[in-house]
Amino acid sequence: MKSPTTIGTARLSSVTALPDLRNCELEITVCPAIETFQLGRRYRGRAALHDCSMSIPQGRVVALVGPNGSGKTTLLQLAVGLLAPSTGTIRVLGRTPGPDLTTLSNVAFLPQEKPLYAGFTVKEMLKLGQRLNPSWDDEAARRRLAGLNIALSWRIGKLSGGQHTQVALTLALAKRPKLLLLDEPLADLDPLARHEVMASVMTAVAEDQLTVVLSSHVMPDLKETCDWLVVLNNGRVQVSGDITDLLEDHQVLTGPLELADHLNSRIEVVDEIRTDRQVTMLVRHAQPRCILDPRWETRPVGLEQLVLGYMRAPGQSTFQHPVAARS
Ligand SMILES: Nc1ncnc2c1ncn2[C@@H]1O[C@H](COP(=O)(O)OP(=O)(O)OP(=O)(O)O)[C@@H](O)[C@H]1O
Repeated sequence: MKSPTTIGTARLSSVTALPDLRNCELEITVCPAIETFQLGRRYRGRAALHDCSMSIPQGRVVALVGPNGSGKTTLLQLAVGLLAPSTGTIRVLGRTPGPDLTTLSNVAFLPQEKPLYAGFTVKEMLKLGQRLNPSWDDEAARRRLAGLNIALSWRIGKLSGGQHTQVALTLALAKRPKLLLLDEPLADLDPLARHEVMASVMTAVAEDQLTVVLSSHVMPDLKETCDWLVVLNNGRVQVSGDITDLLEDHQVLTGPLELADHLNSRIEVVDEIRTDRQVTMLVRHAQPRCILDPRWETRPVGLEQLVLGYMRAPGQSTFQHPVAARS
């Protein structure tokens, strides 16, 4: 039997003039899952999104949050090509989204109104999915449903809210997408069903290394599963970044009201709540040398507190702008 060295030598000897790569630094660039540049969308002249520039890396589980009407659904619909931008650009997995086969097979979108027919059985929905999607993984879909104790013979219209969402999620995952967009998948679900849906999403992420963008108002469920945060407010991006970095970069300070104005001029304050005597501030990039007075109490910030702080202060933002526009 030939040793691996012999096989390696034989291969190399057939190639002439191989470049010496020993001292080269190789940089492998993976395109972002979603990249927007000055993206805007108007409905009958009214802006739902404007001047959105951000970049979300692949392989992340993204929490897309913001007040009602802040543009979350609009952003997801632009990402899947259901809407066209009014201004700017959006690229998804390196391509402009559209009704082409590559977008359709790489991206799965679960809208708020789940696309299931109430009169169909679960099996009939699977058959329809299989017909419409060339990369359909029927075996995985059946295995998933069996694991959830959802029978193929059950009628969609008779499913509970949680089962309904799970079937819709199964159909979305059976496409084997690289990017899964979920628009409020947890709405109207009880805590147990929410937990099960999130567990299913996490299993899919672990098994298939896909990117997930999940819009939701249910912060506690996002905290445990998401590692990237996007906050939209009034149609603008306020926050886009790695959750661990964001939490490390922000702090909550509490102290006597009379110290507030002095500190305000030395530190980046995102939001503050004042009472008669006390002030509580959400601050960014706070250096310990700026907070010398021992009457300040410093605490780490939680995800929900961070999001609420930014939502209360629409003029504040923290994210890296993509470097260049691309068409
Ligand atoms: N088809 C439409 N025609 C006109 N206006 C629209 C349409 N769709 C959305 N809008 C408006 O665009 C803005 C953003 O709506 P969008 O649904 O994207 O927000 P959202 O953040 O998803 O809200 P929610 O959290 O309530 O689901 C809102 O002011 C909404 O009224």
